[in-house]
Amino acid sequence: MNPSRLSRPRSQLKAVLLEGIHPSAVEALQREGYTHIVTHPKALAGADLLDAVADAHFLGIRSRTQVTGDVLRHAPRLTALGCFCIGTNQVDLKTAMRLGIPVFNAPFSNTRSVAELVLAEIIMLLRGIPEKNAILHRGGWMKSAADSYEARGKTLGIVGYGHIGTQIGVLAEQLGMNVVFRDVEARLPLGNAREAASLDELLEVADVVTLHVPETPETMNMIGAAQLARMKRGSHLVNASRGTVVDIDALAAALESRHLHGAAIDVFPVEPQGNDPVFTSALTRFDNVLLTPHIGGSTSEAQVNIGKEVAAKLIRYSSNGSTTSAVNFPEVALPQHTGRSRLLHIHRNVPGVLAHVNERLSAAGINIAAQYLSTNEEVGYVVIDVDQEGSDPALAEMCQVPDTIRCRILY
Ligand SMILES: NC(=O)c1ccc[n+]([C@@H]2O[C@H](COP(=O)([O-])OP(=O)(O)OC[C@H]3O[C@@H](n4cnc5c(N)ncnc54)[C@H](O)[C@@H]3O)[C@@H](O)[C@H]2O)c1
Ligand SMILES: O=C(O)CC[C@@H](O)C(=O)O
Repeated sequence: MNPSRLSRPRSQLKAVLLEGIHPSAVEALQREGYTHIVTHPKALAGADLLDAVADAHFLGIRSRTQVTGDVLRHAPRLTALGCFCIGTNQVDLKTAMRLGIPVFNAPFSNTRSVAELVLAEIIMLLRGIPEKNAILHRGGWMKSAADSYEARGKTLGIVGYGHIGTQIGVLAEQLGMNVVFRDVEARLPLGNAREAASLDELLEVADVVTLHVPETPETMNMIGAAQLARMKRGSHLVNASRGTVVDIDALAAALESRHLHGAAIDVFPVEPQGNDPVFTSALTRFDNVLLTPHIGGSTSEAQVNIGKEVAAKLIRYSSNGSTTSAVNFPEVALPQHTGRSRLLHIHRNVPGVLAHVNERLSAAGINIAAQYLSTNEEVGYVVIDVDQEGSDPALAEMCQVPDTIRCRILY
């Protein structure tokens, strides 16, 4: 059988869910007849990950599983990949697209959780609570108003004014803070927020700087020694975005010299794969640094919703073919195909493929009831509804078309 031809009843499709994805995802898949589900509480890597994906039709991950091109090439049956989180930097999205694998995520579901945590951290840092807490845990006592401030009237600098950054801005204004932000895109300032003219200007005026950018080549170490030096003496840094955004050694130096009075760090350049206590960081020696294990989005509310949301996207693609909101793939929103068979054809986007598909179907006497197409610069995705009796010959014809990446039938 042509390896690109992927068609099986739902109960035979295997879903592998890693990193303790919430059971709401399992329930959603089972309700729709996807009963072959394997779950793991941790991220997998190396040979374990290759084994896990070898016969998987769906893979679900969070932020720690690194789905490289090599991993994807070891997953010949992989139909779709779900990131049960916002970030998709852990996936080689381009290779996934070239292999015909749409990737879905949950772009909103945990944003409120992150915003609430950051708001709490801003107050804690301004009051010097991490340090006082640590001293009391060691049997000391530190009752002092020195370096302890109200949030009211202070300036919050938000780098990355997207879903999370904007919510934090709104919440911080309710505390009476002044909000300045910086983004690479034009963004509508909410409330009284003001766009800073440059990152440097934001760093120079903020009492607390909070980072909410994605991991990209441009955001790699975007806060290093030079940027920390620009920050006000006695100010604070919060990072709940990605660990690669901050140069940790430079941050440690800025804390050591007391140029920065504190920091709250939720994300790290290297994070443990599970809940084993193997965490090391240059920051663990500072009492005035709040360290959290990448739990900005880890609330019950967020995880339940993420489980349902991403599972629904995988199910919709698998059962209906829709790729709406895929992060790496041509998007097609499809109606029901009741009473008909639906054929999915993913191909390299070179001239003539669609014509070729149609010629083959026409020569085989197969009537096309409906056809949908979407392309990007590299990949084309065509969906064809045919009468049920013509579906198997139609699939056989489509799989023969040159430049086919994948073809599949939805019964
Ligand atoms: N700690 C956690 O548990 C947790 C939870 C959710 C998200 N996150 C991280 O937070 C990030 C932000 O989430 P979001 O929902 O707000 O994403 P978003 O896409 O809504 O917003 C990101 C913003 O950053 C801007 N941006 C990109 N590059 C930039 C740059 N170089 N300089 C300034 N701005 C830049 C974008 O234009 C966008 O407005 C995610 O990408 C994810 O990595 C972490
Ligand atoms: O749940 C996670 O592992 C990551 C959460 C967060 O970083 C995200 O990108 O949504």
